[in-house]
Amino acid sequence: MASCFSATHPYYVSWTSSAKFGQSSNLSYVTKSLVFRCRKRTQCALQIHCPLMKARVASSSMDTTDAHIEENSSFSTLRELCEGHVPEHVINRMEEIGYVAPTEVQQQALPVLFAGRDCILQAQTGSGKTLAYLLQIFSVIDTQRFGVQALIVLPTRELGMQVTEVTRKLAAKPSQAERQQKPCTVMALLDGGRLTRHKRWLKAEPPTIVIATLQSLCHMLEKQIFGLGAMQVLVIDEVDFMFNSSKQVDALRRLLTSYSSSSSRQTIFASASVPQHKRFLHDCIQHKWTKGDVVHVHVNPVQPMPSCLHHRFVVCGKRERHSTLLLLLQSDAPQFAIVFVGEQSEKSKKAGNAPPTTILFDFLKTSFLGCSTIILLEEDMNFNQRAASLIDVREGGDFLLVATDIAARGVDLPETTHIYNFDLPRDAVNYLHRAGRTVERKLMRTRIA
Ligand SMILES: Nc1ncnc2c1ncn2[C@@H]1O[C@H](COP(=O)(O)OP(=O)(O)OP(=O)(O)O)[C@@H](O)[C@H]1O
Repeated sequence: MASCFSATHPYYVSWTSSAKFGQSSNLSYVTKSLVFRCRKRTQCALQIHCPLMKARVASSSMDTTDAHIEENSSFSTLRELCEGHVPEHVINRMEEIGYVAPTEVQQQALPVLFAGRDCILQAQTGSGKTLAYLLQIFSVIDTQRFGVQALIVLPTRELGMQVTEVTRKLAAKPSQAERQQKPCTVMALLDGGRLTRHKRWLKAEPPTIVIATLQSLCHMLEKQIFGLGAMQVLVIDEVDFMFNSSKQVDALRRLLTSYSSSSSRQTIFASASVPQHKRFLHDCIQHKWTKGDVVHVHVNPVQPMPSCLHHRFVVCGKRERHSTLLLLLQSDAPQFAIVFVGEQSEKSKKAGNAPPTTILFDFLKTSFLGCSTIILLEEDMNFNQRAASLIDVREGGDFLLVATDIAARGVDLPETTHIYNFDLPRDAVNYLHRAGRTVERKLMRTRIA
C-alpha cells in the first residue's frame, strides 16, 4: 500500500474575479474549458494558480510487468531504502542536505531502479524524480573505473545547472578518509558553455557523470571527443518534451540507439507528463530505446496536477490584457510570481516588432510598483544573462519573473506562489508544467518529515 498523508492549512488563497472555475485540478477539463472559452470569444485570457497547501491522500499505481517490487510501506526513511545500494558518504550527504524521508515517487521507484530495471518515472512536478534517478546513479558508479558511467540528458541549460548542483552536492566527500578515494567527478556539458575546456577535460580523464543538453553532447560524440562505452545509466529528463521537440528528436533517437545500446545500459526516462504512455512504452520496446521489461512507475495517475493548486481565469479584450494583469498583480500582491508569455512568432520578428516579453517587462517595470525585483528570462538572452536572472530570482527577496516556456520545465523555484499565464499555454501538458513551478515544496517536506 502506498503511504498516505493528509494535512490542511491555508497557505494563500485569493480571488479577484468572479470567474472562479473549479477547485478540481482536472487538467484536461481546466485547459480544454479555458481554451474553448477563449477561442469562442476570440479574446485573451489570464489564468492564475495559487497554492493552497491543501494536501490530499495520494493515490498511486504502478504499471509493471513481473518486477519484484516490495511493498513500499515497509520503508520509512531514504537511508533504509538506500542502504546496501548507495555509498555511505552519499547517504550522509543526502541527509545533511535534508533528504530524510522519501517522497512517494522515490519510495516506489528506488526498489525498481536498484533492481537494475529500465524505468519510466512519471510523477507530479516537484515530486522528487531527480533525487530518485541520482541515487540510482550513485548506486552503480565506480570511481575507480575509467570513462563516463552515467549520462543525464535534459532540455535546457537552466535545468542542467540545477541538476548539476544537486549532483555535486551529493558527490561531495566531506571526511578525510573519504577524500583519499578517487572523487566522483561531475561535468555540466550544456549549451552555451565553453566547450574548449570541456574537450580538454574529456580527453584527459572523462568525468564519472555527465549532465548534458543534446546539442553540446552530440557535438562531442560526433567529434569522438569521448564515447559511451563505459556508460551504465542513461537518464533522459523531461522525456516527452525531448521527443516532441523537432530540434532534438533526431539526436535523441541517435543517442538511444546508435551511440549506445539499451542492452548494455540502464535507461531511465523521467517526466511529470508522458502523453499516451502505453504507446510510449510500446515504442520504447519496439525501437529498443529500453529493454523489453521496462517498468512504468506512475505515481498519481488520476491526478496529474497537485490538488493544492487553485486555478482561475479572467477573460478580457486583447487591448486590456496589460491593464488586467496589472490589476490582478495589485490585488494579489504576490511575493513570488512567474508571468508566462508566449514566444515571439517568426512573422513578428521579421516585422521588427519588439518581443512580447520585453513589452510586458517594460510595462510592469514602469507600472507595477508592488514588487522590487522584476526579472526577465527568455531564449534570446545570452546564457550569462539567463544565469544571472535565475540567480537574482533565487537570491533576491520577492520577485516577479517574466518568462517564456524556458522556465516551464523542471526549474525549481520553490518560493513561487503564483503563476500568471499571460499567454495561453500550447496545450494541457504545457499548462501542467507551467503550473507545476508553484508547487509548494515546503508542503512536501512537511509531510515527509
Ligand atoms: N526526499 C526529499 N525530501 C525533501 N525534499 C526533497 C526530497 N526529494 C526532492 N526534494 C526537493 O523537492 C524539490 C523538487 O524536486 P525535483 O526537482 O526533483 O522534482 P521533479 O519531480 O523533478 O519536478 P519536475 O517534474 O518539475 O522537474 C527540490 O527542491 C528537491 O530538493
